[in-house]
Formats: sequence, structure tokens, C-alpha cells
Amino acid sequence: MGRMNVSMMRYLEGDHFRVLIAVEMGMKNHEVVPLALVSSIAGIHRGGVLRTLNDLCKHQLVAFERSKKFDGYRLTIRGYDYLALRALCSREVVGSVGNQIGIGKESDVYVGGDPELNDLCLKFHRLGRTSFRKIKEKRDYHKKRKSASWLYLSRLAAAKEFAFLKALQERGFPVPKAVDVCRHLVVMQLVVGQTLCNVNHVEDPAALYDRLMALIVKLARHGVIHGDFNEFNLILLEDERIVMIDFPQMVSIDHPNAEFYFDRDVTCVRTFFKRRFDYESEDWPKFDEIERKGNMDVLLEASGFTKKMALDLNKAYDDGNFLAHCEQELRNESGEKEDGESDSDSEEEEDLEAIHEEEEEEKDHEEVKAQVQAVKQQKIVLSQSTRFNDWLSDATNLLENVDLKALKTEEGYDDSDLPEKITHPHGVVAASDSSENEEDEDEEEEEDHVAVEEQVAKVVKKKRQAGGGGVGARSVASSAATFTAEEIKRKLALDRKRNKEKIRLKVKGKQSAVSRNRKDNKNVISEYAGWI
Ligand SMILES: Nc1ncnc2c1ncn2[C@@H]1O[C@H](COP(=O)(O)OP(=O)(O)OP(=O)(O)O)[C@@H](O)[C@H]1O
Repeated sequence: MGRMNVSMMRYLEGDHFRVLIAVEMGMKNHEVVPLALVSSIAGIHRGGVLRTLNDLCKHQLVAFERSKKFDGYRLTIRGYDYLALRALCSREVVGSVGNQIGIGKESDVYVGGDPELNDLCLKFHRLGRTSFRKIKEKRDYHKKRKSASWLYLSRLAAAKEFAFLKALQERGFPVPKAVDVCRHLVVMQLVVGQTLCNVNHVEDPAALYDRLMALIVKLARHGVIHGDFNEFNLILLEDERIVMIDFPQMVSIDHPNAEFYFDRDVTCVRTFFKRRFDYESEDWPKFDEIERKGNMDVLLEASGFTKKMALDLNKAYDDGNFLAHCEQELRNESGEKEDGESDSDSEEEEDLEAIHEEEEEEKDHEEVKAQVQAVKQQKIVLSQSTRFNDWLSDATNLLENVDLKALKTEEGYDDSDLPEKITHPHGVVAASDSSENEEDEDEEEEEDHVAVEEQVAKVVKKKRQAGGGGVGARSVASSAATFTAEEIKRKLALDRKRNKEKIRLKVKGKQSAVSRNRKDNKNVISEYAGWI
């Protein structure tokens, strides 16, 4: 058992605790809290929060985790301890923390001191520690309080212990004096003595036995049964007085199993005395003989520790399952799912859905890319073909208007300049498949066009100079383009429309997710008021 390392507390600033609290709040309904949520709860810009979170990670007050759906931060046990200690420090209840003096199944107990250096006992509840594996198995469950289960249950256990300590103390029971409670930390008087399990010899075992039985009966008369009355939860003082220190399973005398718990407490004491001090008594209290004189059980229910809290906590203790209350909540919510399997089914379904959504998104993205590429390509083809078609029809018109026969008969006519065969323009366009040669081919094409244009112009000029010749009315040859300009335009417009619709749909989805997150954050902040 070592010492709690609280040296870092000195170096932490206000912002560190602000961010720690933000993570704690976020964990109320998140397994891991994303950076954006921490930033919005803390009210600090992301850069500042990230820097602070890095510091906190370094000192193991928060841990960064990658989960299936998103990455984020979770509060560590150490971080939670620091939060509780800091709050109690500012209330001037705790001034120092010393060595660990006890370690239970669900708690760590340290000796501490108030600002005037009077001894105190600091009990940190750690529910869920024994069932940590179960919590780990369900890591990626992002429903309700499931993620913050250990925070919630530890806080409940502390609240219950504090309420019971106070009530018992007021009724004159031998218990440590309750000082304060914050989160999962109960501050109480330090009892200087020995746990009964470590005591091997007592002066008068019979007297001690009688005192213990009287204590069980007194509790029952006040309406409660300890439920775990054994040598581990009793401290023997130097003057052989007894102090009760732990009552996690205390139940009302009206509980359906009250008699069973009462008898178990009595048997525990009898067995221990026989084994340790070789003392056996003929006399022991019976449940039927108990006469109720007080109603501490009713008063406790009316205190801060509500029935719902007690139910959650008792269910966790009884089942050894510290997530039982969460499952109950979920079942109540769904109303249809009856067993744990269906829960895990829905979990799997959700995961599958998410994966599908991601795949769909990726597909959409690729589709849009391909469409954009196709549109670009079509634009290039369109500009080339329209330009060339225009030129071709001009040239064809001019050529058709030329009366070659008349021209040949004219004096000074020389047809050696004319190309033997004019290559069809689409031969050139069709050949330009590869994008690498595109520019070179464009240039070549341009040069060819210029050469043909020049030759045609020469011929026309000569004809004009000759000053005559009939104009033949011939049919115009149609261009051999695969798509007409209108068709391509229509296709482009259709594609543009489809893309627009897709983008519009996505934006709508994002917007609703953002407002949903904002609403969630608002709720968390407003609910947090009753946490501390
Ligand atoms: N007020 C106190 N003064 C001195 N020591 C204490 C005090 N409270 C607890 N301890 C020490 O801490 C040990 C653990 O405390 P406690 O039994 O309350 O924890 P627990 O987690 O409830 O244990 P378990 O559930 O295993 O019985 C005790 O055995 C005792 O030695």
C-alpha cells in the first residue's frame, strides 16, 4: 500500500480542472468524449483544450482512446480522485493526503489531514473495479450512462455511506464521524484501532460477544440490518470498544429477505468467536424477538439517497454486475428488447449500419469524382468538335461554291498546291485518346487546319481574280460527330442537376447532426447541476 501521488495538484491550473470537469460531464453519456465536446463544455477554444488535454494525459488524469466510431478522452480513476480532492480542498475540508491504510474490494482508504493537520480518513469508492473486465467488454457502448457507470456507481456508494454514517452517528451508534462527501470520496474520522480480523486475543470474549450482539439488535430496533456484520468491518479500539466502519448492504427490517440478512450477521459473529477465541454462547438474538422502535430506514430513504439510487446500487452489489442498472434503463427505453442478447444484436446492427454508411459515402465520393472527370472530358471534346465543325462547314461551303471545271479552263490555274486528299477531321479527334499526346496533337491539328485554310483561301482568291464562274447548288455534307452539341449540353445539365441534389442531401444530414450534438451538450450541462 503506497502513497497517493498528489504532487501534481500543485502545478495544475484552473483551466486543467475546467477541462477535467468537462471530460467528466461528457462521460455522463459518452464512452470517450470527443475533443469538440470537451471544448464546447469547457468553453475554451479547441487549441487551448488540446494543449491542456495533452498535459492531463501526460499526468494520467485523462486517457486518449480510439474507439470504433470516434476518438476521444476518458477520465481516469486518478483524474476523478483529483477532482474530488480539489473540491474538498477548496471547501477547506481536506488539506493533505497521506499513506494508504486500507484496501477493500470496492474502495481505497487513505489517511489524510484537514488544513489544521488533524487526522482524517479518506475513503475513495471504486465500484466496478472488481468487474472492470465487464466494463471493458462493453467499451464501445455509447448509450446513456453506460459509459460513466463506474463514476455513477462510485458516487452512489459514497453518497449512501455518508448518509448512513450521519444517521447512525445521530442515533448514538459507534461509527466514525462523517465529515464531508464529494463525488466518490467520503471524508470521515480516522479510527485508531485494529480491524477485528487482526485481533488474536481479547481480555473478555464474552463481553465483546455481548456487545456485538447488542449492536445487531440495536440496529434492528432502529429499522435496519447491517447485512455485512463481520470481523472485517469492525475496528477494536484500545479500550475494547467496537466501531463499525462499513455498511454497503444495509437494508430495512421490512426487506423481504430481512430475516436471512439478520441471521447471517448473527452467525458471522458466532462463527468468528468460536474460531478465533474458542468462545461459544448458548444465547443469540432471534429475528422474531426484535421489537421495532425507530424508523431509520424510512428516514434514510427520505434523505439525499433516493430509492432509485438504492435500487441501482443494490442491483450492482447483488448481481456483482456493475452495469445492471444501465441494462435495466436500456430495456425500459426500448420496451421491446428483453434480454442482453438483443442488446448486443442492436449494437452489432448499429455498427453494421455505420460501416454501410461509411461505404456509401465513399462510393458517393468516388462517383462524384468520376462524374466531374467525365464532364471535363466532354467539355474538351465539345470545344474541339464545335470549333472544327464550324471551320469544316465554312470550308465545305466555300469549296462547293468553287466551280472547278470553270477554274481549270481559266488561264494560269495551277492545282499542284491543293492537297491530294483532305483528311477527315474526326480521324484526328478520334486519334487523340491519350492525354499525354493531347497537346502535341492539338498543335498538329491546328497547323493542318491553317495549311488547308490557306490553300482554300488561295483557290478562292484565284477564282475571284478570274472574276467569274457559276455557283453550283450542291447538298452540304453532314459532320460525322457521334454526339450532337445539343445532346452533350443536355447530358451536362442533367449531370449538374444530379450532383446538386446529392450535395444538397449531404448538407442536410450534416446540419441535423450538428444541431443534435448541440442539443445533447446543452442537456448535459443543465443536468450536471446536481452532480457534485
Ligand atoms: N474510518 C476509518 N479509520 C481507520 N481505518 C479505516 C476507516 N475506514 C476504513 N478503514 C480501513 O480501511 C479498510 C477498508 O475499509 P472498508 O472495509 O470500509 O472498505 P471496503 O471496500 O468497503 O472493504 P470490503 O468491501 O472489502 O469490506 C478497513 O479494513 C480498515 O482497515
